[in-house]
This record gives sequence, structure tokens and C-alpha cells, in this order.
Amino acid sequence: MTIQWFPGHMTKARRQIEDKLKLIDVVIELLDARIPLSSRNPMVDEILKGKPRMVLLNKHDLADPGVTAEWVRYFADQGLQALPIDAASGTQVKEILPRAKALWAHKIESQLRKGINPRAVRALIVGIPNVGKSTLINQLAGKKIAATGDKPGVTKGQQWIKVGTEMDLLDTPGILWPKFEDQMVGLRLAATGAIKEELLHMDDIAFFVIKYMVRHYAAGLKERFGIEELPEDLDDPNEVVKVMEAVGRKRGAIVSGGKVDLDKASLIIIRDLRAGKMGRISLETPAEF
Ligand SMILES: Nc1nc2c(ncn2[C@@H]2O[C@H](COP(=O)(O)OP(=O)(O)OP(=O)(O)O)[C@@H](O)[C@H]2O)c(=O)[nH]1
Repeated sequence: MTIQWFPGHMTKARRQIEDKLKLIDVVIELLDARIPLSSRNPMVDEILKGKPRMVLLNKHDLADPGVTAEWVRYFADQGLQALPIDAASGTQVKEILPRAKALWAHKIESQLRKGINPRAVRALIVGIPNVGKSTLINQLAGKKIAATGDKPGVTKGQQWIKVGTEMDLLDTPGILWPKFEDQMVGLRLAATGAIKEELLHMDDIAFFVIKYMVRHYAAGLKERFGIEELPEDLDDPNEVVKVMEAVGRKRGAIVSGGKVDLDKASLIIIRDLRAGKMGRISLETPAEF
């Protein structure tokens, strides 16, 4: 699967999810805790057609905990339970089963009333590329089964995976596309690694990251790169370039003649952000929407 979503890809992805929906009881919608709305498919409500659903805010280990708490309230206001998790380390993953059972409780109760032994709740994980679907499937399965990778687009391939005796999970997730027509959404997706780097200009992504960091996480930026003065006028590109130059000098990204290699400095900023080296950072808040 490539990351360039054309209308044909979207139609195919949508059909694949609709086929899976026929088999399952509850949907586990995986979002990136750092950018919950930018990592959300714009048509998700329509595609999931009212299936009981929970939201998981993944990669919470990299997100700002205060902002994530705001997002949990945001989703609660929309009637959706959102749970911050870290699929890679397994933090809060044990909470998923009780929540899936709660979403399916009315069916379990009606089966019990009829004297039928309730079957395991059937679940499907859905989300955009690179949000951590395979990593979560592996955590829930308790062993390595799905292919994982740090580049978008590695999920391939329907089998059920037993999560204990009470939940069956489809072994291939539903792949959704993000809303990248919006330039800001594209920048946030690129900054977090959900869009392939080759498709965007590094310096545009780094510009966006620097500006956001100066506004919201100045201390983390200063500390990581030993910068004393940050720009005040963020509308002046020269000021932003000065930050890039400081990063390049600090990290030895210098070309002949002693000039800073701005492409390398951009890459350093983006890689450090993705690895959490500047602290736990969220790139959007409910208040911005
Ligand atoms: N820090 C952190 N990294 C995570 C977490 N969950 C997944 N990752 C990383 O994110 C990257 C993508 O994870 P995958 O599980 O391959 O994502 P996917 O959604 O299956 O991706 P596709 O196959 O592209 O659809 C990998 O490098 C994972 O190690 C998490 O909770 N925290």
C-alpha cells in the first residue's frame, strides 16, 4: 500500500473495511495522541456506520499529557470514550478488553437471558498508516504476528486472534486515509511521521515544528539545542532560519565554507521531535479547532 491516496485507493480501502465490519461487533479506532484530529479519517463516522466504537490515543508516551487530557474530554463531549495508550510498551493496553466488553454488554446480557453462552466480542482495529495498528495487534495477541515497521505502509495481507477467551480480534487492521488536503494537517502528519518524508519538503516541516515549539514548548527547544534566545517575530522567516542555524551548529551540520546545512538541520529537528528528544509534545489542541 502506498501513502499517496488516490480516489481509487480510498474506494478500495473503504470496501475492505465494509467487508470487515460485517464480521465484527466493536471498532477500535486508533488515533495519534499528538494529533488526534489530523490523524483521523474525515469520513470515519460515515464509514463505520454506527458500530459501537472506542477511541485509542496511541503514542501517548510522546504526547503532552495535559493536552491528551483535554482531548479525552473533547471526545467524551462527543459521546466517545477515548483511552490514551502506548502500544509499543503496552501501557494501558489491558484496559481495552473491559472497554470492548462494555460496548457489547447489551448483547452479552441478552444472550445470557436467552440461556446462550455469550461468545467472545469480535473487534477490528482501524486507523491511518503508521499510527501503530500492527504494534497494538501484537500487544493484544501477546506475541509477534503482524508485520511492524517504522515506515508508513507496512501492514499487509483474515484470521482471528484470540485476546484471552473474551475477545477475538481480526488479524489485519482496517486502513483509513487521513485528511491531508488541508496544508496544516499535512504538516502535522509529516512532522509525526505519518506521511513519507520524500513527499514533502523537509524545511517546510521543520519550519512548522520550530514555530509550534517556540509558541508552546520553548523550554524543550532551548534545552535540546542550547539556544538562549528564541525569535519573537515568528512571521519573519529569517528569524526561524536563525533557529535552524543554531541547531545545525550545535549538531555539526556544517557544509564547506562553514555554512549550516539547512536540510540536515531540518532533518535533525524532525527526527528529535519524533523520538521525543525535546520532551513530550502534542502538535494540536482541541482549542485550535
Ligand atoms: N513511541 C511509540 N511508538 C509507537 C507506539 N506504537 C507504535 N509505535 C511505532 O510506530 C511505528 C508504526 O507502527 P506500526 O504498528 O507499524 O503502525 P501501523 O499502523 O500498523 O502502520 P501501517 O502498516 O503503515 O498501516 C513503529 O515504528 C512503532 O514502533 C507507541 O505507543 N509509542
